[in-house]
Amino acid sequence: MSSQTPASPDQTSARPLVRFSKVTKRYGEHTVLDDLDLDVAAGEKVTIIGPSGSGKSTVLRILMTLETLSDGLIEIDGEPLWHERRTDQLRPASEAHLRKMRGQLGMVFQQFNLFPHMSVQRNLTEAPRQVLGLSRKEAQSRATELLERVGLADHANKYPGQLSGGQQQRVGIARALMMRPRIMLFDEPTSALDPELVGEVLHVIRTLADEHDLTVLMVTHEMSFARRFSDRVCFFDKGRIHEQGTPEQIFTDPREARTREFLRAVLEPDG
Ligand SMILES: Nc1ncnc2c1ncn2[C@@H]1O[C@H](COP(=O)(O)OP(=O)(O)OP(=O)(O)O)[C@@H](O)[C@H]1O
Repeated sequence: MSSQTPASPDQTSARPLVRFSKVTKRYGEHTVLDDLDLDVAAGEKVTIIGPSGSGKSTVLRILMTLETLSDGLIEIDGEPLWHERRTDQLRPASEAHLRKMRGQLGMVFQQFNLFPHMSVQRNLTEAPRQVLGLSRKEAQSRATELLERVGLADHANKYPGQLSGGQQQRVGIARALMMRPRIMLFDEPTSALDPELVGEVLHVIRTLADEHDLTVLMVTHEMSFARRFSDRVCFFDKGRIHEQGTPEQIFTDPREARTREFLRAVLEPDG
């Protein structure tokens, strides 16, 4: 039987929502992701930690289709992301396929990436109107609801430059959720923020992830948040998962020397 055989109902329920199979990413001679296998179950919250340059952001960027992969396969709910199945063969995906698959994903960036010349409201409504074809009324009602959820109902008519970094990031989160993604990717969402603004953003992420039953992949340097928020922590090193486990296991009983070394350096930077 080929791998095209439809899955049985049992297999379907056990199927990961996101699957990386032997994914490699190279920039010239530099291998950034090295034969990476990673499964994320529906509803699971996974954080990726690890040293600078270990390939953490690249995982998110490839998933969001912002970077291509060099080798391997990524599937979202069993459907190839970067490929299309045609007559039992995998072919490189068309732009239409990528657009369709991308609709299942939302991403929040370190630098917010809001449109500075658009009001908060318009930052939220623009993509759903253009991409999903929502009417002005539908988009505005969705925006009002989400701005309420992130505590910014009174700021709809302001411009990003009039908001604090924490508020801008909360707009960034609301904007990503406007598209009703199943999977949310957070790339160091608090690292550009002043320390006193980090808490409000993490609180919003946590609340909305629960409320929307999101599947979350997050790259973060906030170890205490990773510990409280995640179902699983993956420690990356040299483009691979060097160790993974529950937050409890990774933070209190890491098995690998490299993980212990990394955690010691980030948790006790002066020690
Ligand atoms: N467009 C690019 N061209 C060449 N090399 C790149 C490119 N993007 C990333 N890299 C390299 O790939 C490696 C992994 O980058 P990535 O951003 O995934 O690391 P990271 O683990 O997220 O690091 P950090 O914690 O510093 O953000 C780095 O060495 C980086 O320099």
